[in-house]
Amino acid sequence: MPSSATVGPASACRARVLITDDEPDVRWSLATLLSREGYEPIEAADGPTALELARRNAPDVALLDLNLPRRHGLEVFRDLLEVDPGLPVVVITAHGSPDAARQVASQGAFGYLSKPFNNEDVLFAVGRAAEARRRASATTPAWAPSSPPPSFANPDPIVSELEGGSTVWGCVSTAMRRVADQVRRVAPTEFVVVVLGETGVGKEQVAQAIHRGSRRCAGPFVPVDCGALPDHLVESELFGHERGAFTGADRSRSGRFETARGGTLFLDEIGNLSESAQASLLRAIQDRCATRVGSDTPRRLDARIVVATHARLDDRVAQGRFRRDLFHRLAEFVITVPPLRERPEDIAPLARLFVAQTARELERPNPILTDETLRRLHHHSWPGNVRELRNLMRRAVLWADGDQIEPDHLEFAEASPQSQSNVATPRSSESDSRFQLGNDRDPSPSMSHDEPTGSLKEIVRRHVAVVERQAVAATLKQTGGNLTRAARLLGVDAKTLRTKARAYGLDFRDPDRAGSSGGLEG
Ligand SMILES: Nc1ncnc2c1ncn2[C@@H]1O[C@H](COP(=O)(O)OP(=O)(O)OP(=O)(O)O)[C@@H](O)[C@H]1O
Repeated sequence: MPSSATVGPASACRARVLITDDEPDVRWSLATLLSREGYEPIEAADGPTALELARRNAPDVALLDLNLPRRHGLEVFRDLLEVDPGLPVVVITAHGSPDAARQVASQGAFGYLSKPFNNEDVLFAVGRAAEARRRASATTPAWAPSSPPPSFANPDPIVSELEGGSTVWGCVSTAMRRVADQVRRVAPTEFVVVVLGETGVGKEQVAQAIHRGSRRCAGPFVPVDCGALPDHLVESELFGHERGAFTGADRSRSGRFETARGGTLFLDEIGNLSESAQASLLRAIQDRCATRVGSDTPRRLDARIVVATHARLDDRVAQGRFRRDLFHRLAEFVITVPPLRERPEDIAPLARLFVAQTARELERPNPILTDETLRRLHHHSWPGNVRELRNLMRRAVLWADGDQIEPDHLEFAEASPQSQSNVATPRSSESDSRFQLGNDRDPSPSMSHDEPTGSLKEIVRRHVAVVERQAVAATLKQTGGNLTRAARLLGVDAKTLRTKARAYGLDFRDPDRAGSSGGLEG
């Protein structure tokens, strides 16, 4: 067997290895071994997490255990290849299961390891996979604008199953086709892109599509929530700091710009940056280099920049709240994602997409949406846009026991004027008090002080908020404040939980994103 020295990562660029195994000890020992050998391990305990990480981090190699909770390893294997058809996947099979090994080999796995395996086996398999990946990316021609980036037009196989492949992210509207065209046009360039749109319309999704369609697609996609960054931490978060640069800086740390080297830096909620942060960002973009806080040595920056905001940046410029020069520097190309209420033809296909995804995740048959349910969906005004629709459909699947989603399964987090007056269903107190995490941008409708108090509905909503706060607080306590793990335990996305935790004034740590302080800033 060759030694690890002959098969380890060949270049200075560390190969990223996604390790998916539900046993923490196995993950830990694989991650320790691989990082010692110069790889960058990323860990997932189950299939959905693995897919999320594969989308976000573009790993070079995947190590995948077949015995997984929530979703069988074989299905996760196919899903991973949907996300990245070129990803070499080394499957871990149980001792004495040659059938499983044959099956994955016939379906395109790069190789397999049978338990028990030793360190040499692992390093040999991962080394060969990383080398194959490196060679493939060196010979793959850059994506040409005339051919659509495959992962953009059809990011999830469900889209084509549901809609005959004729959708863009599950959408059929002309407006979203235009957005897709803009993405195709701009993705292969180095233009800075500004993505505008209301909260929850899919701005980050657009930014990810730009990344996947770019020549930098093998590099990292690094999102930074500028809205969550306390002013005094912005520079260190973006550009890094040296040890001792300020109180509490007990070690040097690279910034998000450095993390995004070779990939895309996605600056979300850019409209919220303070004046001094705007000045630093402008300098960094103009000079293409930046200096860590506490250092004198400028470092070259090599990240494509995509920014997003739900605010009217031009208004902020007019009001003197956003630098005009930065605005013009950023706005090389602007994409506006329209709100869901302006593209009602997308409601039904998106609803079906989310239902199918959730049913698959819960390993249930795919329920259909009744005509009355679709009518209700069309009467809603969607203040939380696609995120609100997604959350609504996820809850509906959870509560639908049969093969249909009925209007009674729809628990709108926020009533629109139409749905209040025309179609809102009076709900029983029993169903209203179910624990749920609602629209993540409207974390606690019951915390609004404008509402008349005393109605049964209001009493129930307040009750739900109290129960919800307790559940979020207890789960964060259980995870030692780790937001990502708490979100996983609660079965919601981290963004939803972040907003909830902030609204409820709960402290948390957010290892996935910048601005990892608690939510007390509001
Ligand atoms: N066309 C779409 N197809 C499938 N899912 C979508 C689509 N658009 C948005 N989503 C989903 O809706 C949610 C919100 O999307 P995203 O985070 O991209 O919105 P955003 O505009 O960046 O929100 P915010 O302004 O709050 O940051 C995500 O779960 C995303 O996957």
